[in-house]
Amino acid sequence: VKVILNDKIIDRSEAAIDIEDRGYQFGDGVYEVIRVYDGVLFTGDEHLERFYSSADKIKITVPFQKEELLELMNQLIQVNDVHDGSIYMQLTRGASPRNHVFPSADTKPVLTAYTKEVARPVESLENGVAAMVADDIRWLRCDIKSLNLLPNLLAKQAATEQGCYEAILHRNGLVTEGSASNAYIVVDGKIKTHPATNLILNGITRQVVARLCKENNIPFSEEAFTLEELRNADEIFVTSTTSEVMPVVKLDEREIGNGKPGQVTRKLQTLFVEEFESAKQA
Ligand SMILES: Cc1ncc(COP(=O)(O)O)c(CN[C@@H]2CONC2=O)c1O
Repeated sequence: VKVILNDKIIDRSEAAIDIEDRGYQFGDGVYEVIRVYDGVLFTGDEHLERFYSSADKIKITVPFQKEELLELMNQLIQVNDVHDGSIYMQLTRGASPRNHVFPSADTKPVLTAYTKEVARPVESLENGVAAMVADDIRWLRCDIKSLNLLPNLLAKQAATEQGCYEAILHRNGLVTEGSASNAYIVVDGKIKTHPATNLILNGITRQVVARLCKENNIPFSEEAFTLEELRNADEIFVTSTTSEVMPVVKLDEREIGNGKPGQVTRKLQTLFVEEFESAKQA
């Protein structure tokens, strides 16, 4: 299996990272997870756009043009013969003697990427999943897709220990997002989700869903909702690159709606599949 290390595609076994790489020591870096359907990157441009934006926000200059990165990723997908899967890509500020202060300007950021074959979570998409609520204890720049994922891991671990698929986070009584997903409620056919502020990651899947709602006249408002509204919603769903449009049918052990995926969520699932099917043809 091959991986990307900087501008090279090499064997996974040859990939070596310095023990003073700032990504390793400080989480000083940014990342993206991009879906591959039928060997084709889905929303690759949008993910790359956010990758550059995240790097820019923490003052790392990406030492590649977008076209170069797209080319490298497509080569990696090809050489690893990825069918339905994902590509993980990250960029750190590079290796330098440990110091909180940024390294010298000639320190090269370190890019790594690797692919994996990941089947679509069809059973969960069909039946829906359970979620729990948890405090959003993260910092105030959740809009940056950084490597600092400790609070996300702790929430996801707690959810898993409760037999849940996701932890839906809240801050000051308002639902922000999932530990690794965006979160939505449906009430009387209308969708609500937290606005794309510094308190959430503006998910690419969230942006696709917003566009699909607009194109199909499904009421979609970027409006924060309370825990109360979450608990009493007709439908709840979460979205992410790897979860797609994931129905949440149980919240903290209580059934949502009739305990089955709701019709708005179902409609969005259908539209989302049509979207990536047609993107494959493009
Ligand atoms: C905190 C958080 N919010 C929202 C999302 C959804 O964003 P996308 O729609 O762009 O995927 C993610 C994705 N997390 C990635 C997706 O899969 N695994 C991850 O770590 C995330 O980590």
